[in-house]
Amino acid sequence: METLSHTITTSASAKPRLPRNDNVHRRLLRFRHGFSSLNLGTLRSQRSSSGFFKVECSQQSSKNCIDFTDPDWKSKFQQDFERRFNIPHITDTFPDAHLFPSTFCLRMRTPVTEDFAEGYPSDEEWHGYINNNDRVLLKVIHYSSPTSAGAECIDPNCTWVEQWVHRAGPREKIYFKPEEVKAAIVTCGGLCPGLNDVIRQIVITLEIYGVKNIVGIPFGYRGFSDKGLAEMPLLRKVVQNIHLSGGSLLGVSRGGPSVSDIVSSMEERGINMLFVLGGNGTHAGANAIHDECRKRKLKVAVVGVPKTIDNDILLMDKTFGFDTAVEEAQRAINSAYIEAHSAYHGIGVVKLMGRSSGFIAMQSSLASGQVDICLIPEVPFNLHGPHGVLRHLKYLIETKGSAVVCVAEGAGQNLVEKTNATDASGNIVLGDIGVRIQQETKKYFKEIGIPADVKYIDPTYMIRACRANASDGILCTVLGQNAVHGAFAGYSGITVGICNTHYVYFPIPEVISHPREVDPNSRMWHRCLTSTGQPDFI
Ligand SMILES: Nc1ncnc2c1ncn2[C@@H]1O[C@H](COP(=O)(O)OP(=O)(O)O)[C@@H](O)[C@H]1O
Ligand SMILES: O=P(O)(O)OC[C@H]1O[C@](O)(COP(=O)(O)O)[C@@H](O)[C@@H]1O
Ligand SMILES: [Mg+2]
Repeated sequence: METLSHTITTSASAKPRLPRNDNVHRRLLRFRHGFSSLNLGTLRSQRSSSGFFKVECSQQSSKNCIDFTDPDWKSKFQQDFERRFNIPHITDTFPDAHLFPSTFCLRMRTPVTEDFAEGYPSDEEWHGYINNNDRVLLKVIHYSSPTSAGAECIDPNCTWVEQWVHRAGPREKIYFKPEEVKAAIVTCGGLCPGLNDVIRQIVITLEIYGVKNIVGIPFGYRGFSDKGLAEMPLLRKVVQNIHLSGGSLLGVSRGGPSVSDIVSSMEERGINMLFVLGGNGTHAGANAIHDECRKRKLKVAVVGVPKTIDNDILLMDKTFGFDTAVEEAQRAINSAYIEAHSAYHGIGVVKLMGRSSGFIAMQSSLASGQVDICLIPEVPFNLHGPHGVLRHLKYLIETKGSAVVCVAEGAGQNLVEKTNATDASGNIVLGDIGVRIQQETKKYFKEIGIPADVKYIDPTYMIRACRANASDGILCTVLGQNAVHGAFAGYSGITVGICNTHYVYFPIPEVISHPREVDPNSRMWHRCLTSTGQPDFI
């Protein structure tokens, strides 16, 4: 196999202390050298005899390999980046597709009751459209050194490389006639605050374009195949107040039919715009649906809106529902704190969601200011031993009289029994680290003869089921509107996101190549450690 290789000139003097499984190894690399996650998946490292990390990059197995000895590597990287972040368009398959002046017109106030026999009102003089060539900068910090905290670098010298992504919003020309559109909305995976806000905004915006045929697919992808589940007609008046409660008007599910069956069902129903609200799995499905539509030469726009309470989608500032989840999680932490603080030698343990990413645990620990120990999947820890969590709890009880532990559900999976079970979507069913910590803490304090009153709180489903807060409400509104603008503009296989406070379109594969994780070398994790005052637990 052909390989490109170079040696990173930063000395790796300390021996890695962590087990060398792939994930940990990747984290270790990032920790040492601050490489951007963009390239991590493509680098393989070995400790060379010279004591330096030698990084190799396989041309066959990877699309991102860069030979930094090539004087043109930067422009080649940028060209490759532009290609990767190009957003698929209907004209890729239908070069002669007709385009029309946009019917998205804010002068038009009563689209549903209008008869458009005379044509749609348009507003071509209006300077409210986005030019297709508008771009947003993906990374905004110029790190001058790879050793700068949280540095995300492309090359060993951390050269500044501009990376531009596509700006979201309404276009002046559209590729669908509203009267020929049948739009469908589907919500998949687990619940997340804000699903109803996004559904509502998609319907409202579609109506402003003049679409009259809008349906909801019940209970996720399953609704495409289950004959007993009828599609739900959606109108502004149906969705007007749905954002006032949590959950999803349409229902959610995991698992479901094959992509081919979903597309056949879409063909039968005449759906030519599909809005898919979901996380990594749902987006993998959406992208496969987009590919299948292209294969079958169907003029269909498939647009995703990332929904994940775990905030584990790449490249975005955050996903909707995450802020709300943090706010709710804070309440649980506060209860744990009150319980612990009011008990003699009280220890509160709170388990929060986060299958492979500890964002909720980290942010709510930061927000509450009441957490002494925050444990996340990205940072390995020991429970026992001189540097373990339990020894630190003893210290906290002796010095403070109480302690609060916040643990993400995916943390410390090496410390719990594996079941090998998966859910209907193929996600691994995790062992309960919260219960494990509770049990081990009780046992430990009993053994050392110090009384401890351990209270365990698992608020996970309460956090997921609540309605979006104000900031998530706004995010959902903008994402929902931009999803519709993207579909009318003829894009498909894309998803919407917020990037450095601006709204953008991404090609789906780029945001789901792996789950986004907390970078243990990021300023945010360092801030969390500063706030909790916890040591390393290894
Ligand atoms: N790789 C995949 N290809 C196609 N569909 C997928 C894929 N992974 C998951 N799905 C489907 O996406 C839906 C949601 O996936 P799941 O992992 O449960 O939630 P989330 O989208 O929130 O990650 C399920 O119906 C599942 O069958
Ligand atoms: O009990 P369920 O529905 O499987 O949900 C649990 C999962 O939901 C999540 O909150 C989010 O997962 P999804 O993004 O796949 O919906 C995970 O953190 C958690 O493991
Ligand atoms: Mg998922």
